[in-house]
Amino acid sequence: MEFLRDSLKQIQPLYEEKIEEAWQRIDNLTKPIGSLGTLEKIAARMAGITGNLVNSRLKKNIVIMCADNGVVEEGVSACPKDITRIVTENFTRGITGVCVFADMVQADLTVVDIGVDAEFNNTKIINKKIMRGTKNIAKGPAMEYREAVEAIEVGIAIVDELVKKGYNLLGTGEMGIANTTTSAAVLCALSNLEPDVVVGKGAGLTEEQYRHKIEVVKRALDVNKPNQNDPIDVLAKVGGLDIAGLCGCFIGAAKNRVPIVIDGFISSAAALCAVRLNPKIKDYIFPSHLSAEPGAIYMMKEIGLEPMLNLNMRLGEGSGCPFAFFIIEASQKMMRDMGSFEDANIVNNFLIDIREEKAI
Ligand SMILES: O=C(O)c1ccc[n+]([C@@H]2O[C@H](COP(=O)([O-])O)[C@@H](O)[C@H]2O)c1
Ligand SMILES: Cc1cc2nc[nH]c2cc1C
Repeated sequence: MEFLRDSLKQIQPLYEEKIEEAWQRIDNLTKPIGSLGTLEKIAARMAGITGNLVNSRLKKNIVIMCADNGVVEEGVSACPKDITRIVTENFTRGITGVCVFADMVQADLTVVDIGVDAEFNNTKIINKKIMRGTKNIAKGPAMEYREAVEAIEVGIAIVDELVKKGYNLLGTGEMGIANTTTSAAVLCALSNLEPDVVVGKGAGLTEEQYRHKIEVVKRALDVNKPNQNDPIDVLAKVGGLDIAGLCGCFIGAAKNRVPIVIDGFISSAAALCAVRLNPKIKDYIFPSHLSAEPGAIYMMKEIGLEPMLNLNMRLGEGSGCPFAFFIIEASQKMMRDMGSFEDANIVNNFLIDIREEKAI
């Protein structure tokens, strides 16, 4: 608990003066004011996070937290539980969705077993197992409060290590059958939203199975009565080890002043928990895409951020992060390589007028 508490305390606000400096540069580039839209906002925030107007060598890593979720026994997933173990192993073979997209942008992967109900004999999987899967949230708490703290601390420590190795742009991914159920429960617990609004079909369900999943989330909330004002209590009662571990990654990234990307519904549940633990963390987070899971939009609203893309993806694994990495790198290329008005020797009235308009 000490490590978590200290980490939360160390988080600082963004460098406001660097954001202002970045906007001066952005508004002086050879383009109409605001014409590079979201890229400009990303560039300004990157300056506020890192203290550099240009970050040209971004070393990228996606942390994938893998864990089983006891609620799978309620029949809330179309996939058998074994898929967690199989896909976790496949991350190390380069053949899953996230592997192939990460390769496109030279991002590395960190595969963490934080609670898979299996033993791995694979040096590429980091063993941080807290237990072999959580308990069934429809019957009682997923885990003890101290286990949730431990899982969060695993995430912080993993990020601390990655930062020491020079990684300065992080992504978040997960693998855990039934974790769209726990994520929906976490969202309901931390908001005033009802399960029938935020529960989706996850990896795929029939209408009947979907209605049953809504009932399971309602029961989980009813049985556990998570404390809306205590995100750790929420994680322990209706969350999972995967979500808790990722929550730690967001805390670790903010503590180390490193930008961190959200993938889908599950990693946004983790981000929401982190932001509730310390609202300053929000400024260090970039959501990549809007997951097709219906609760994803509510998750974004609760966090208060807008995703960059909508690709109707709902794979998880961190598979959306490489696309955001590309866009973040584009924002840095803009800062580094675009000419300013002075460089471009553009002195015609039209562009000068546009610049003056902004000042009005
Ligand atoms: O991140 C998302 O938006 C997302 C949406 C639907 C499914 N998933 C992935 O599918 C698994 C969870 O689906 P389910 O139906 O078993 O809850 C889990 O391993 C996630 O990585 C992920
Ligand atoms: C193959 C497969 C890969 C996944 N990755 C995340 N969830 C998944 C579910 C399945 C079934």
